[in-house]
Formats: sequence, C-alpha cells, structure tokens
Amino acid sequence: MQAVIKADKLSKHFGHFTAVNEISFEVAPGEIFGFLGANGAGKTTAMRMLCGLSIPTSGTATVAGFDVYKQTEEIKKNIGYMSQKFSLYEDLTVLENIRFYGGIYGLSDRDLQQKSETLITRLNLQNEAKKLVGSLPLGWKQKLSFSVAVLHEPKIVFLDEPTGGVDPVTRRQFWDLIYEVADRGITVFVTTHYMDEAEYCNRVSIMVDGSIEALDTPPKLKQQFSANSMDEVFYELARGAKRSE
Ligand SMILES: Nc1ncnc2c1ncn2[C@@H]1O[C@H](COP(=O)(O)OP(=O)(O)OP(=O)(O)O)[C@@H](O)[C@H]1O
Repeated sequence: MQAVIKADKLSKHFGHFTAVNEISFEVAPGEIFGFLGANGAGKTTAMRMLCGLSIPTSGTATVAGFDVYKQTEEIKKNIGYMSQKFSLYEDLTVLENIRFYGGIYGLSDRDLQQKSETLITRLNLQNEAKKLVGSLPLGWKQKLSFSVAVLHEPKIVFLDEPTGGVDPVTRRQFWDLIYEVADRGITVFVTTHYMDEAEYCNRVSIMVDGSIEALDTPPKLKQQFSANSMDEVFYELARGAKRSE
C-alpha cells in the first residue's frame, strides 16, 4: 500500500545546530504511528516540517502525496494538527469553536450541523455545548481539540503530546477517540512521553538527539532490546541523550 508519509534523510538546522538529523521512515494509511523521544530530541521540529509549517534544510518528504517544500498549502488541507498549545478559542463556546473550525475547513451548513451534534454526543458535552471552552477541564479541552482537528476527515492527523497533564483514565478515553479515527482510515501520527501510550501504537519510532535510533512495533522493539516494557526500551535508548535534561 502507498505510504501516506514518506521522509528520506529529512533534516532541519537552526544555524549550526542540527535539530533533526537525516530522519527516514514511512507511515502506512490508517496506521497509528508513535513518535517518541526525550525532551529536545527534535519531535516537534520534525512534525512541523511534515505539517508544512517549517521548511526543511535538506532531505525529502511527502505527506498525503504532497511535497513538504513546494506543496505546503495542499498538505495543510489534507491534514489535521493538534499542537501542544491548543488552537481552540477559550472565549468561544464549545459549539462556536466547532462551527468556527468547520467554517474554516469549508464544511457545508448541513454537514456542520450534523457533525457538531455527533461530536457533542460522542464527547458527552451536551451540558457544556454553550459554555466557554476556557471553563472546561484540560482533559475535555484535549478531546475537543482532537475532535476539531479531524472535523474535515483529513488523511492524517498530527498530535503533539495530546494528553499532557491529565490522569490515566482521561488519557485512556482520549486513546479510544484515536482508535475510532484510525478505524475510519485516518492515519495518526502522535508524539508522547507516556510509555503506556507507546504500547497502543502500531509502530513506534524513538528519536535521540535529532536521529531516529529505533523504529518497529512495540513487541519487536521489546524483543530487540531484551526489554519487558516500552519504558525499558525508551530508557535504554534515551539515557545516552545529550539534549534531555
Ligand atoms: N526555532 C528554533 N531555533 C533554535 N533552536 C530550536 C528552534 N526550535 C527548536 N530548537 C531546538 O531544537 C531542538 C529540538 O526541539 P524540539 O522542540 O523539536 O524537541 P522535542 O523533541 O519536540 O522536545 P519536547 O518534547 O520538549 O517538545 C531543541 O534543542 C530546541 O531547543
């Protein structure tokens, strides 16, 4: 099957500093691809290049078939992106945020009406629909932010540490949403610091100081590193990192 993300020796330099160093990988349609690395490993920088938000220094990459140098507008139309800083408007209500983003994505009024209802029911936000997003707990904001990022049924959704700062139950609920969109054929590219979440991914890559040091399914990685858990695999690789504090 044709890969939806292809990167070949993709690099990003900031002055003399190499934030991302010749990373190469492919992601298949519908795959949940975990992108791991310690703080400062280069995950966000790599993700921003793949989302068409930052031009690479060298190497090649295509996302949904579009070139990350020349076709950034097409890439943006075909992906969803949930950044560490939410893109939701805190001073708009839940419903207003959904309508606002649906409008940006060019959904018809009918489509938007139907999608807003489905989404609010799915997230159990019936009583919060008319409340300001700023008043919601973090876990709900995360789920809403994710749901909004896939409102236009993109080919790929990029999630940058989507579950930071919430409890394990809330994170598990978030992952139920991830599985639902993956079942619809949307490819999920997700960074996380939580190793239980790494176990939920189909494949996982681990970045150390700008380079991808391992990439495989969680069972195969555990086998490769003679480890009992992804925690151990990660520790084995990341303990040598110079950048993480
Ligand atoms: N615009 C920039 N100018 C200079 N250095 C940068 C810039 N953006 C990122 N860096 C550096 O590149 C390295 C990789 O940063 P990046 O944010 O991609 O890491 P990360 O793996 O996403 O980390 P975190 O988990 O903390 O978000 C860091 O050392 C960071 O300081």
